[in-house]
Amino acid sequence: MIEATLPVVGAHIGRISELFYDKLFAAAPSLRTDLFNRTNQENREQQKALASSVAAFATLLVTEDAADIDAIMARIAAKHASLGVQAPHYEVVRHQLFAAIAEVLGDAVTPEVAAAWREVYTLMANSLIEQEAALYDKAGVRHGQVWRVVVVTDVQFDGAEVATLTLRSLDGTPLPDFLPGQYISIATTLGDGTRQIRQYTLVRSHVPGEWAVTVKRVRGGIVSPFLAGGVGIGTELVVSHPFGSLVVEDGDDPLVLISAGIGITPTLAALQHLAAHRSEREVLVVHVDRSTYDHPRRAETQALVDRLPRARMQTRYSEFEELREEGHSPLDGVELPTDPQVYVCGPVPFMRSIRQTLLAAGVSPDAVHYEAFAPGSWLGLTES
Ligand SMILES: NC(=O)C1=CN([C@@H]2O[C@H](COP(=O)(O)OP(=O)(O)OC[C@H]3O[C@@H](n4cnc5c(N)ncnc54)[C@H](OP(=O)(O)O)[C@@H]3O)[C@@H](O)[C@H]2O)C=CC1
Repeated sequence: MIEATLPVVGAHIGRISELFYDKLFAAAPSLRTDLFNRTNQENREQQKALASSVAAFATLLVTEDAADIDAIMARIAAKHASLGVQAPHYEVVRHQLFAAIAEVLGDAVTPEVAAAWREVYTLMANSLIEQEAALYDKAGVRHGQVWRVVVVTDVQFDGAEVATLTLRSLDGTPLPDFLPGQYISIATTLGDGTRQIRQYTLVRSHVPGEWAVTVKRVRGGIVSPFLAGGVGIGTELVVSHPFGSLVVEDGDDPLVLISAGIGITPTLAALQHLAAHRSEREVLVVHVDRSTYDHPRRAETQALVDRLPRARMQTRYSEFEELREEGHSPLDGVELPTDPQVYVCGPVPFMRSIRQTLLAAGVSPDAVHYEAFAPGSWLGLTES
């Protein structure tokens, strides 16, 4: 039933998604302002993401490719946990999603079709609810109660676009530990009183028990210009507990950390972790940026690489060489270690092209890991 109706749902997914969000925000206006990213709503990314996640989940169910779906669901559950999503949210979404499907597809939605899609949604929602509950339990917080207030104790600027904020708990007690690759949500209240939430990779501060985030001003963005320019020492911020399923696993395999632009932050967190544990693992760092001037946290990254006995770093600057053109790759001339675990972070087209280059070089698809905060961008990564 799902297989038979996937094409018709797929063909109308754009309209279903738009109507769904209109209905959802009419029924629960606070969701628009408090939970969903306004920039992603305005550029329609959010609309595409949720409905296409349900369709992608259904596709994976009928094609029985469970490996991919587990990783995707773990990423979604972690992001939901960092937003404080709770079980009742899924009921609100279910109601409005099926109302939108019925309205767009009309008579095509027979009772049997509706029942089959309800089952898909239930499977997906139950799996996420269960994973999110486990994440809240592990974090030792009441379900959905992930927020705390922290104070900014230091601001370091890095070029014109990037700032590193150091964060401390209000009473000075140590903030929870985190794994390399995990992130926090930061909730900011805008001038009009609405709330916007974004995720930022956590890096270690030089003070134990404090956190740091390195934020790049996104042109036309709402939250990052404030964080990278409007925050000073003493500013209080509302932040979530750390979450994130894509962590650099400990082990002996050679590690390759590939980043572009502000995607350096998970690389930095991984190097900090390795240096703190005096790792003797073979590590290759490849970073791509426009120029040395644009390269964030350059000195710290190099210093960490220098502390690791078997680490090396290669940087590529697009100001000086063509890296994107057909037949070129940031990995040209880079000697990869044998059987590495590779972590890639940067703009989605960058991650997609790096992944293709790695697979062509014989790296196993299971060994290529990437995080993407933009809604639905996991799904696009495997397309081409
Ligand atoms: N954990 C996570 O998921 C994190 C994700 N990010 C993401 O990382 C991204 C970094 O953005 P930003 O700093 O603005 O990046 P930039 O647009 O500044 O790009 C950085 C560098 O990468 C090059 N580049 C970009 N795309 C490609 C490509 N397809 N092939 C080859 N080179 C490419 C650019 O070259 P050129 O000069 O040609 O543009 C530039 O030299 C953001 O999208 C952010 O969301 C960031 C932090 C954490």
